[in-house]
Amino acid sequence: QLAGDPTRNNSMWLNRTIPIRYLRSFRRTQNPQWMSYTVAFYSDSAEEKEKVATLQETRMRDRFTLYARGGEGGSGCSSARKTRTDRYGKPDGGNGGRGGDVILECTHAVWDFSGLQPHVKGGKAGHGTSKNRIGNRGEDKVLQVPIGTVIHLQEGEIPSQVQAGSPTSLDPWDLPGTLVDDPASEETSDVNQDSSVQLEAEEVVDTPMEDDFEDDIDQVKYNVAELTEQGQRILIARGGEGGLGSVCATRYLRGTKFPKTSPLRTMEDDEDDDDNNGQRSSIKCGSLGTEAVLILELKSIADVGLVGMPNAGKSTLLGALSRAKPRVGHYAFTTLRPNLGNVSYDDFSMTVADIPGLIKGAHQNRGLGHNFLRHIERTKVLAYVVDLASGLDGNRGVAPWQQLRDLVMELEFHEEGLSDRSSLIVANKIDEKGAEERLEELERRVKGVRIFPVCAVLEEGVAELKDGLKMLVNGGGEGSERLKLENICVD
Ligand SMILES: Nc1nc2c(ncn2[C@@H]2O[C@H](COP(=O)(O)OP(=O)(O)OP(=O)(O)O)[C@@H](O)[C@H]2O)c(=O)[nH]1
Repeated sequence: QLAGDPTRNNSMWLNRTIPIRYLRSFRRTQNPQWMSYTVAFYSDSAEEKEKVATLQETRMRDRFTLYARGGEGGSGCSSARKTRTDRYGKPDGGNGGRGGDVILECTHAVWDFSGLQPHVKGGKAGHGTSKNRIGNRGEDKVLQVPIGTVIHLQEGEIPSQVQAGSPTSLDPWDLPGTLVDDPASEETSDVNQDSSVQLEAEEVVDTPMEDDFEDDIDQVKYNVAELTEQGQRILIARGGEGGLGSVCATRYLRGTKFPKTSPLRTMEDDEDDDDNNGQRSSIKCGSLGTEAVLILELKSIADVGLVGMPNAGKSTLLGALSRAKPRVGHYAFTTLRPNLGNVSYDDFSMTVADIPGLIKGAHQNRGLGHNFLRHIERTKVLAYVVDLASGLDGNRGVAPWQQLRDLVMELEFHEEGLSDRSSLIVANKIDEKGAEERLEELERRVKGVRIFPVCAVLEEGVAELKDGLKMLVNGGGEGSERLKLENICVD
């Protein structure tokens, strides 16, 4: 990589110690490009470090591909308990344990998917042992995902909801070390096991056909499940069943045939016995866990979404409305991930999401692109934050009405109808020179929604804004307060 394209992978070398031998070889090349690059490695100015740290710290993983596989089931044990009077002995091999599951758990404790590993496998189960002891159950892998996680299925089974279980509610089959003294009393569980084996056999036949079918249509199943509440759990890959130990295998294979010594035994019974030997070894092995490839997507759940151009003051406003402390900066794109804040009233509270700045052309992947807009798909109310001082007296940017038009268009480009929800306008930076006149003009040019003049830094007008938001979140002004393109006059 050092000898490769110097414009690539440079950030990974910043703040790293580079072995001196590499530097010597650089110098030997006498190539001015490499030499200058060497200097860049050692530029450890505070500003440079800060910039890198900020970007790394705030990068959000809100889309993630996860390969999950249940743990393998343990093998059953073939053993026989011999006594002085019984030289052949009675079978006493226990079943293998069940493999561990892979489970997704929804929690407030994580923001995004950056803590996840792309490949996750449930724990392998223990093998059965003599004295009819069942192998240990494989360890479940519980992955924490943020609230608002949507699951798309690329391959495998649709996830199923799981209850937070206690060890006492486990199936006796799963309990390690269970010793069945009287095999006859286990008749019922034996029947269950038989049916599970049959299911496995069916799966083996069915799976390739299903896969072929999936390949043919090459489809991702969208929105197969959602995790929206704290503690909600979903099983995404099931651990494999344990193999049968000699106790159960013998009973499973024992048909209605006559014993070897019986005069009524036929040739077919002998052939069946040969088949049984092959079957015995296959049912002894634990089965593999199920596999699934999922695409996880985060859609934050908030009552209000703050949308606006970069530098409009969204993060400052979120800080003024709630106790959230988002990063605020005088440069565009300070916010690189949606921030959530909780706005409290005496009798009510609501969540507000600060969506990273949108720019005109975001749908063509300009700026931060459109990715973050999915975080407002579930918001009830939109608060358009505009900078009144933008474009005034040589300030950079465009007029507030033009900002609004661009914002609505970008929302619609992302998803048709996304802007069609209760809305209000926050006219921020009212303290700036010339902002009052701008506000009057804004009120003349934009109709249909209420405009709240605010100075977010001084928290002026924030109380009125809070009341306005509360009313919309509670369903007030439904149907009328929507920002529509035809109600914005830009000429
Ligand atoms: N004069 C004035 N400046 C403000 C006001 N609100 C925010 N600012 C300033 O505007 C700049 C941008 O504020 P942010 O809150 O980071 O803006 P943002 O919309 O979150 O910006 P992005 O992260 O780029 O999306 C900062 O320098 C703030 O101090 C205000 O009411 N009046």
